[in-house]
Amino acid sequence: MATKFEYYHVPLSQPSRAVLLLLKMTKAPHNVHTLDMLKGEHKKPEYLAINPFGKVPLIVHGDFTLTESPAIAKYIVKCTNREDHWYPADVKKAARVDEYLSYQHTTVRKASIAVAMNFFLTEKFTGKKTTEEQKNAAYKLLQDTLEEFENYFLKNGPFIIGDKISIADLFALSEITQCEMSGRDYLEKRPKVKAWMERCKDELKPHYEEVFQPFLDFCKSIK
Ligand SMILES: N[C@@H](CCC(=O)N[C@@H](CS)C(=O)NCC(=O)O)C(=O)O
Repeated sequence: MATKFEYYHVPLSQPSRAVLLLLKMTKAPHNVHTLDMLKGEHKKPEYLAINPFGKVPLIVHGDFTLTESPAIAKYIVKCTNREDHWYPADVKKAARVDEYLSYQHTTVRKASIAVAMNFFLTEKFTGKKTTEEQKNAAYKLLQDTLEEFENYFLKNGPFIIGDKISIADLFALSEITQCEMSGRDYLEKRPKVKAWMERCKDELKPHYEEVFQPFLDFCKSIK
């Protein structure tokens, strides 16, 4: 029997949701270990013993432990060897995936973190209220980033690498959805991004709901 992936994640975490979706979509045999970040479970000694960074996601596969979500996602695809489109063997298509994954850390992810922190997490973790100016600055960063993302990454076709969904879409979808924490209609001026997100959700049925609903319910509860 194939060795199962032991997957450590937090439903509120963008890269955690992306990798969990991939595990489900590729039917990779796995066990899920859910940590409560708001209770600091990711900083407890038992977790630090397997991941000294104290971050999620993390995968343990037999005696092999791997951090960093893009590396984890590519490893899962290579191990499961199912449906080439997730991380294509074609060199140029794979480079397109890598291009987005490299791009997102200082752009889409930066903006989604700014929104999540300024609209909710800073106050939750530190008790300090954020100002309207801080919220508006994070929101503007998001809007500018979505415009750039749309102009460059959604120009090749229905999905980031063209005709087929890939891990690049999973990561982008998860980062952008984090902005539900704003409680604002953040896609109002970005119909192209909205349409692409709907296409992704269709492709990811029924696992999109399974993975994203707990997060979406949480966002509703903090409005
Ligand atoms: N570059 C890492 C980032 C992981 C990361 O920052 N995860 C966040 C949740 S989205 C986390 O665990 N934060 C807890 C902390 O930094 O203490 C990856 O892509 O896996």
